[in-house]
Amino acid sequence: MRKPLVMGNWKLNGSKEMAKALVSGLKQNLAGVKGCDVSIAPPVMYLDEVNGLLAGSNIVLGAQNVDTALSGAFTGDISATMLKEMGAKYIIIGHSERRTYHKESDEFIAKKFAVLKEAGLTPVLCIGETEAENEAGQTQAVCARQIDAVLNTQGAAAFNGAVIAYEPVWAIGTGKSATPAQAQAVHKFIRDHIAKKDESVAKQVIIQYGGSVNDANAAELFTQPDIDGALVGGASLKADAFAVIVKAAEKAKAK
Ligand SMILES: O=C[C@H](O)COP(=O)(O)O
Repeated sequence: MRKPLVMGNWKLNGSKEMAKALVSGLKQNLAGVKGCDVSIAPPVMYLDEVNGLLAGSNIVLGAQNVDTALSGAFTGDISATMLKEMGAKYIIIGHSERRTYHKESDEFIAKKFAVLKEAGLTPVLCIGETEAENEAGQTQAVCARQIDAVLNTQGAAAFNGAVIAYEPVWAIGTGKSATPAQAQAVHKFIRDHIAKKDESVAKQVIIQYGGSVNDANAAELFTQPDIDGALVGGASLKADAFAVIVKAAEKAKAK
């Protein structure tokens, strides 16, 4: 039985004041939640601040990116050990916004995955096809290629305790979520793909859906057997909406 994980990715949004208000709202709304793991990933500038604000809550700190190096002459980068020291656990890598705007390759992202595992942190590996790839029928091939970058270099065991976030690029920030059936089909494909290497690893890996998840569509998405939670962008900036999503995951997966 997999425990769902709902994670908020604040992206490049926020301020000290906003973080304080949002975390306070989340703590109030999510105090009793036990059946769903919850994490929020603020911009790296606010990690320390938010870590302090989260004290005593059931919400775990996450981060949006990491570099492959642990130290050295890499201006502007942040290491896995630094994130760990700040209290972050779930680290998003391979987000389509980094693949697109920063030209991050599958191989580079796989290195980040390895660095996080080595540091004892949890990679949240984002994968997913663009609209053009979707229309060309390449969804499965793209997802397989993005997973294989890790599978073929680190083995299936690397996915023990790791998280995959399936985020069709065409659904991110567009208000056009994949339908529950569409998402389920890809999630099943991802799990089956890993199962070809190791069935027990595939069974335990958390596969989140991301892309325009909100308080109105979350519950139906979570009815699907291979959707183990969500990676939420826009709706994670509103305490009420995010709490509805978390509670929907808790309820759906308690069944
Ligand atoms: O990391 C989160 C995803 O990119 C989804 O963003 P969104 O919920 O704003 O569509």
